Amino acid sequence: MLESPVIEIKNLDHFFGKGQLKKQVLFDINLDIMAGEVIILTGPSGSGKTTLLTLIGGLRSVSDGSLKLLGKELCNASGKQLVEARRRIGYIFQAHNLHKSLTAQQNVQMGLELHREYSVGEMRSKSAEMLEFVGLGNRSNYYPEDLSGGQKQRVAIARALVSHPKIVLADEPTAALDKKSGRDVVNLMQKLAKEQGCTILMVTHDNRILDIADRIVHMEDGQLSNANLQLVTAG
Ligand SMILES: Nc1ncnc2c1ncn2[C@@H]1O[C@H](COP(=O)(O)OP(=O)(O)OP(=O)(O)O)[C@@H](O)[C@H]1O
Repeated sequence: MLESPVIEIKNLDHFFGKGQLKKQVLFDINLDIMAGEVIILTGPSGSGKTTLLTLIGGLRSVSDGSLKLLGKELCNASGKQLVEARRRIGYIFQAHNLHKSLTAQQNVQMGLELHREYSVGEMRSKSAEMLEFVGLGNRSNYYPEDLSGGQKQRVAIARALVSHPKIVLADEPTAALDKKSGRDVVNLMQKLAKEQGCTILMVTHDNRILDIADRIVHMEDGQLSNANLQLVTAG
């Protein structure tokens, strides 16, 4: 039996603004992403990559076309349905958005607080375990300002993955990192994706990390180019 895609996009358009100022930024996007795939989304600045990522992430409303996330339609979804969708996704952003007043472990724990099924004790042990997994077990009580850029990004990864989401969306996760830290961070993301069977969709301008992708999708002027059909061998 064929698996159905975890992300299924058909004829998706997106517009910003209203009336005279209305401007189309995404044009007829069609894309299927399967479970466990690591996809890199590239393209020039302003081509629409972040807009597409935020639509997939339920951070922006979809109004034209179809976008199904784990089988659920997001086009014209209610606020409640979007919140529900967000619970199933881990987000990693360039600026890592860690809370300065919380320790590394407390930051990771934030990734579980939307999931009401866990007790405080369980949240603590799961976040400690995930920090250990990203190699920061000995930094759990450090505050972000006492961690390096790469360490902060690893805390952000631990936070995104602690709830074992089926989908992880990452926007320029290596932009603020030097070559070695950037490489460590993407290797870690790839390893966790394969071990946890989650799908990763990553926007990046960083050509040094393209090799971790199972597939590279290119966007230009709000359109996906045909090159996205080509499979790239990881390695
Ligand atoms: N909130 C907004 N309101 C109006 N226009 C927007 C908004 N956000 C983005 N845009 C426009 O939509 C287009 C696509 O922007 P987007 O941020 O998705 O591009 P990008 O490919 O992610 O760029 P970059 O690589 O520079 O981050 C651009 O023309 C941008 O100016």
